[in-house]
Amino acid sequence: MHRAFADAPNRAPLSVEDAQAVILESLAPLPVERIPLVDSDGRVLAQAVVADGDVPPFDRSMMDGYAVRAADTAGASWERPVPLAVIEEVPAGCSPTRRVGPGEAIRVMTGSMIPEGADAVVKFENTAEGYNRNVATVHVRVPARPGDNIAKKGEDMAKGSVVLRPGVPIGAAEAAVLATFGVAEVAVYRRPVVGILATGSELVDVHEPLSPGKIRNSNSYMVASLIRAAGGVPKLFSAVGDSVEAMLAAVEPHLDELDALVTTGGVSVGDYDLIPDLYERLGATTRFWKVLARPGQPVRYAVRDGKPFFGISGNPASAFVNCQLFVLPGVRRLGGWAHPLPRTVRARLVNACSAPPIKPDRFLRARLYEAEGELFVEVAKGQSSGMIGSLVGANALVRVKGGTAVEPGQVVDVVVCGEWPSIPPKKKALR
Ligand SMILES: Nc1nc2c(c(=O)[nH]1)N[C@H]1C(S)=C(S)[C@@H](COP(=O)(O)OP(=O)(O)OC[C@H]3O[C@@H](n4cnc5c(N)ncnc54)[C@H](O)[C@@H]3O)O[C@H]1N2
Ligand code: MOO
Ligand SMILES: [Mg+2]
Repeated sequence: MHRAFADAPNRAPLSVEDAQAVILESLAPLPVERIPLVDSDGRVLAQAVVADGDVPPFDRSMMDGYAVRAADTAGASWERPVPLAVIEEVPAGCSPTRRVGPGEAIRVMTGSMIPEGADAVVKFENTAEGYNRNVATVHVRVPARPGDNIAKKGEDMAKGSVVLRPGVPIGAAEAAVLATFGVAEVAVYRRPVVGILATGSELVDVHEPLSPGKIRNSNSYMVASLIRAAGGVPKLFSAVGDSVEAMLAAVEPHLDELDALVTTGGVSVGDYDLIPDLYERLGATTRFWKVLARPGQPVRYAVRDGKPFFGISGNPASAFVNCQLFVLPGVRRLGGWAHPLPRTVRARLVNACSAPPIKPDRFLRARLYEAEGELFVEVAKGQSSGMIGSLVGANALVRVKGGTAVEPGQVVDVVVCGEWPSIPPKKKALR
């Protein structure tokens, strides 16, 4: 039996969804570590945060002005301002010592505690004295309603409520919430260290000259970039030729340092496609080989002691698609992401893609953009699996269901691979 089939006899190719499910079910998030909040940007939160107090922690002023009893200001107008005695000034960060009684006001700043007795804040602009300091009497020119310009205690985040859940990448909002609740040390998942081994006797490294039959190893650098963007730590091995011994020598001594291994090339049925042998020698059990997706059909997935081995195609575009659909979800799962699968959107196809319907789903490199509030997607010209150039500018993959074709103007399923720009429509977009 051919080596590619030896450990995967009679296995039918999996659908993309089934293959993703196999990967996600076989993996668990890595252990948790604690790091300073300031270093946590982009890391994945491994703890829930329950508000241990109200935010804001006290009723506070939202304006610079006067804390008053709203009832006292009834009937106030620019012609007939209501005079109130100013009995205290409370800067932000200080506690009031007095209570606002009838006919009284306390000068407050934005962020100041609202003194007892007051139920509204009149901003300086609505007083006759404007911004003048040291006024003993303030003349209120606009009637206040109870609650005016006051942020109520707990109105933002109430004590006891769950304000953050684990599995989200920490960004600006999460950092603000963590800081608000005094989480100086944040529990995050350890970042997955992902070994990357390009295989192929035709490969030379980036600094090496080409000679007949050789090409430069581009996959390692492409995969490393994708891994990094998914929160992993890529560990690049030097590319090796199509020899199991050479592959073993490259990765076996480092397996303990790795949380995952990605190999590129050697997964099809060629005489020198030796990845099945490598995985077998490493003691990894194949979970699937081949998916109903092109490019990247012959992808192989194996697991050893809870560590995933992704045998992705050597063809650069196939490797890219294999990464988006399978490797990155696996890496995100290890990294603790609650939603590790790629984002999908629907967008209107603007151009024709000539490829005939085939049995597997096709994933066409494409450029997703927004114009006039709608998403559009333009399929790249070169769709051959071996192409690199058409990856440039591709921030999405148009998914064409097996056995079907798509027409320009149709709304299609799109796998998002990166940010998309907003482009003002220069030419009339297709509808
Ligand atoms: N008889 C068959 N042949 C092939 C089949 C098939 O079903 N029957 N499937 C084709 C498909 S589809 C794909 S995809 C490829 C998969 O190839 P491998 O994963 O075995 O990869 P290689 O054979 O090692 O290389 C393929 C291609 O990619 C180039 N390559 C490899 N590594 C790199 C790298 N690190 N950087 C840049 N380019 C790389 C390599 O030179 C080859 O041109 O198999 C088809 N064949
Ligand atoms: O699956 Mo291969 O990547 O179609 O060319
Ligand atoms: Mg091959």
